[in-house]
Parts: sequence; C-alpha cells; structure tokens
Amino acid sequence: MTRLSVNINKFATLRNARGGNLPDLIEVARDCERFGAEGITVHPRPDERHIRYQDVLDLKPVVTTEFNIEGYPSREYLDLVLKVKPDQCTLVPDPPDALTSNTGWDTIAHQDFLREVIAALKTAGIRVSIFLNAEPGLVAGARSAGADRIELYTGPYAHDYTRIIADEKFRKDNFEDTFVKTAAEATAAGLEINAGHDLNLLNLRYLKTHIPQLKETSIGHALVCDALYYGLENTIQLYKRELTGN
Ligand SMILES: CC(=O)[C@@H](O)[C@H](O)COP(=O)(O)O
Ligand SMILES: NCC(=O)COP(=O)(O)O
Repeated sequence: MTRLSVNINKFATLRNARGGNLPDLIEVARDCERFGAEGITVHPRPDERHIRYQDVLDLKPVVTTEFNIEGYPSREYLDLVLKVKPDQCTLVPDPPDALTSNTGWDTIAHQDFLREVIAALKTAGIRVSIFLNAEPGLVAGARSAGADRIELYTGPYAHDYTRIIADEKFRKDNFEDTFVKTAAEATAAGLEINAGHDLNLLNLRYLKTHIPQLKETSIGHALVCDALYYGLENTIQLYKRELTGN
C-alpha cells in the first residue's frame, strides 16, 4: 500500500495572505485525515513563508495518521523536530531562499553531515527519509548515511511526463534508467521509497504502476489547486484512487 500524505503548505500560504487564521490549519489537517489522507506533511522554511514553526507544534497533538516534517537540517529545524518527534523527517538540501525544493542530496559529498544528523534523529525514534535525485549512484551513500528511506524527487518526472509516456528512447533515458533503477537500487539496499514534488492527477498512476514498492507519496501544490475545483474531500479520494488503481 502506498500512503497519500497531504502536504498542507499551500493552505498556510492562503492563511498568511490575509494575516488571520483562515483557513485554520488544525481544521485542515483534521479534515484531510477525515477525508482519507494517510499522512500530513509540512515543510517549515526558515522564512516561514507558509508553515510556521508554531504550526508544527500546534499540529503535533492533532495529527493521528503519520506526521512528516520536511526541511533542511538546520539547528532550528533539528530543535523543532526533536521537540515534536514526528513519525518521519524528510531532509532536503534547500537553501533558505529556495523558491521550492528543486534537487536532492549529494549523499557522497555530504555523507558525514547526513550521517551525524540522521543518527541524532533516529536516536529520538524518528524515521528518516532523505530527498534524492533519481540517480542510482546516490543510493549507496543514502544507505551508509543511515537513512531509513529515500524520497525520490519527482520534479523532473513531472516536467517530462508527456514525453516519458510517448517516446520510448526518452522514457528509457529519463525514467527507466533513472527513477526505476534508483528505486530498484534502494530496495536492494534495504531502503524504503517515498516520492514527491509536482505529482498530480495526471502523472501519479504511471509512477505508482512502475514503482509499485512506493511506501508514500507526499503531494501538496497540485492537490490544493485541484481542491479549489473539485473540493478537498473529493480531491483526496481522486488522488487515493490513482494510488490504488481503482
Ligand atoms: C520537498 C518537496 O518537494 C516539497 O515539500 C516542497 O518542498 C514543497 O515546498 P513548497 O510548498 O515551499 O514549494
Ligand atoms: N515532498 C513533496 C511534498 O511534500 C509536496 O510537494 P508538492 O506536491 O507541493 O510539489
């Protein structure tokens, strides 16, 4: 089974736009779970452009499925997650001014740093996933750093999706030899696999079909946009249907 973890960053973007508490993130998280979400993901960025550190503290007692906190392992991030102790931390190499996450870790160059951070989080009983580009050669470094999971950065997959499904040579070079091979390497190394970034109702089923061992997809931007048209409950059900194949 592949869990759908709803990333609620963009609900916080809307809330912050007016300075009040509408939409109320606590209600959003509760409703997402009531509508079928199997996890809640947040990504508190240093500038608190959407999710604020206080939101993370407020959400902790509310989330009853799986709580996944993404972020760059700065001192502030680590102090927060070691206080909150979520089910999972997903480490991303984003600089503070990143518009969004747009690359994964160099698990070789950052091996010592990742190993130290991951050890501290696992000592606190937190599962650790690290954001990874679909490059099979990076998997060994993720394993030796002590990660429990990798999260495949699916931005390039989403960008190239229509060519991937239409062009056999392009598909081999940009999906089979990257995403599928990286997933196979990770499974062989004993790592579980998450995926996320720019996944949507168009491209999700194909990814799940070709990487059936996916444990979790965390989806936010497109899901929130779809919810504006289809409603949140219906949208969550539509995304889950793409993961179950029904
Ligand atoms: C790690 C990842 O791909 C997403 O969590 C992404 O970072 C979303 O962040 P924004 O909502 O700030 O774009
Ligand atoms: N880890 C990916 C995530 O949480 C949401 O990414 P996106 O769907 O907002 O691109």
